[in-house]
Amino acid sequence: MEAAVVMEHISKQFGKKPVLNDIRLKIGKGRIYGLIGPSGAGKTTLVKMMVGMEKTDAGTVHVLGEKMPDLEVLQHIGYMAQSDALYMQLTGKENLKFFASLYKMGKAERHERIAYAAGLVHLQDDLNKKVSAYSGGMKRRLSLAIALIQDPELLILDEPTVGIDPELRASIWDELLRLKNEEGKTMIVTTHVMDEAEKCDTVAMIREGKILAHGSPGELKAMYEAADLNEVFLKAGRAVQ
Ligand SMILES: Nc1ncnc2c1ncn2[C@@H]1O[C@H](COP(=O)(O)OP(=O)(O)OP(=O)(O)O)[C@@H](O)[C@H]1O
Repeated sequence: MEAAVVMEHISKQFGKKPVLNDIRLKIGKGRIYGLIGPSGAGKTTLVKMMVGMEKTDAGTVHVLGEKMPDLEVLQHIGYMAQSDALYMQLTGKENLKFFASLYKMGKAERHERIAYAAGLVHLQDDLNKKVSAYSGGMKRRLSLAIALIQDPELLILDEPTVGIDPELRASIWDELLRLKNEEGKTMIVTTHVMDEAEKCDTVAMIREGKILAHGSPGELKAMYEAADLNEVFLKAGRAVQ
């Protein structure tokens, strides 16, 4: 398996609080890898390390074969953070144009990518409004469009569908699966929604900075004799208490 992300012996603490404890993981190219776990488990800290936004205390992170942090690799990563980092006084389109300008692409391609990304998240009719007038869900959708703008090889999405209605959530997942199946993209997704975790090839359950279990949704259900991932999540949590 060719790896998109390899993390070895990652540990981190904030002040005296240990947040990640000897994490090891390997994410294969062309796969969807889900990170699930209770609030505060360390998921966001872990994905921030993959994009070089958080330092490790110990351990190494390699993304697309390069040791992070690495500016060149960032050209190939689409990252959607949990809190939206948008220019509120600009329109949705101006935001997309700005982020597109950070990547190497010609004018025609930029045009095409903006239309694609805005269409994917159903924002085409609101592109000329200022972001300050967007609802919370619209801002999430714009953040997702920005993560996709440069057609990245690796997508890292931190709770991408929070605040997005079920119908649009389903169509976004259809597109993520298409990007994986037809274009071989790799995706790392943190989520609290077990239906979304079911769509991942591999799911890692994180609790208190450790990976308790990982495997395909089917493997995890068999391991915990559970009917669904919600039950896996609850049983795995009880086992460590
Ligand atoms: N910059 C920081 N300074 C101090 N503590 C931090 C910092 N960032 C995160 N933490 C702490 O690290 C722990 C893990 O946080 P993290 O955001 O990684 O969890 P999470 O699993 O993503 O949670 P959620 O599902 O709520 O997003 C939490 O206890 C959090 O308070």
